[in-house]
Amino acid sequence: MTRLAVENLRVEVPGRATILDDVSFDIAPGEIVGLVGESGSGKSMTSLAVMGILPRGVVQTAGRILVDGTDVTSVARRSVAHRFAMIFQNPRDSLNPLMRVGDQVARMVSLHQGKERRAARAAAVDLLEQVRIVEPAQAARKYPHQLSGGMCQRVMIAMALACRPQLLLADEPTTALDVTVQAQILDLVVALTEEIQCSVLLVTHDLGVVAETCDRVNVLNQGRLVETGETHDVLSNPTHEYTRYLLDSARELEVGP
Ligand SMILES: Nc1ncnc2c1ncn2[C@@H]1O[C@H](COP(=O)(O)OP(=O)(O)OP(=O)(O)O)[C@@H](O)[C@H]1O
Repeated sequence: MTRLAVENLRVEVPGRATILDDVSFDIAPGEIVGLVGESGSGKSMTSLAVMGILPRGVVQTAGRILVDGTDVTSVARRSVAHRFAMIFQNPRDSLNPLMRVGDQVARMVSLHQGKERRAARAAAVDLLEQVRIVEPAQAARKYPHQLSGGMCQRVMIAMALACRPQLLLADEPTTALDVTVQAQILDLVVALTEEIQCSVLLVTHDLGVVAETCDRVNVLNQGRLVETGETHDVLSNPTHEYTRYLLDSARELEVGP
């Protein structure tokens, strides 16, 4: 199982802006770790830096990203990238609208497991079943627009599982979904983490999601980590004023104006 350590990560738009400054955290094997902060705090850039897929013009200028002790910023990313998979906020946008979802999962299976077409299709149906899609063979024949948002996210998770990841980077995976569907997808992520023994970095602005899901949490404010600890400790006894501000904002949202 994989241990991830991010050490003193600095990400910049050179000469123009510092996006992440001195960010350090780790994820132990099998752990679900949250990364929270307001919009623009640098959550997505952190996960993109870990994946080695920062946008053009955005550069990691300092720090190390260690996967089982090896600094992946200094070796070919390809040698470790296969251990990571990502899921995003808008699952339907991430799927090819013109391709049946079963074929999309099968393509990932062929790519990552080297299976030939027929075996990859059978494996794709098994993966759809693993993400608790009822009647997976029927679902496999559907196009993304024929499925709900929650179903599309299950398909995305099946595609992630096809990579047999040891670390799943989940960037706001439930933000676009209804509250009840959100809870189902979070339960699924927690269950799969145990089943396939992977670790998860869960990027979210939602402290409720963190409370439900994460073992530990890191709080990011304007590109700097301001607080880190066990989820229960951070949420029940925040030490940094920004964490208190996030908690107060979340409570206000719950109660309403
Ligand atoms: N392609 C880019 N080039 C330059 N700066 C960028 C780029 N994308 C994002 N940024 C900047 O990087 C900072 C961090 O953005 P990031 O997307 O990581 O925030 P976030 O916490 O994930 O926010 P959100 O929840 O809104 O996605 C922001 O100031 C943003 O404007």
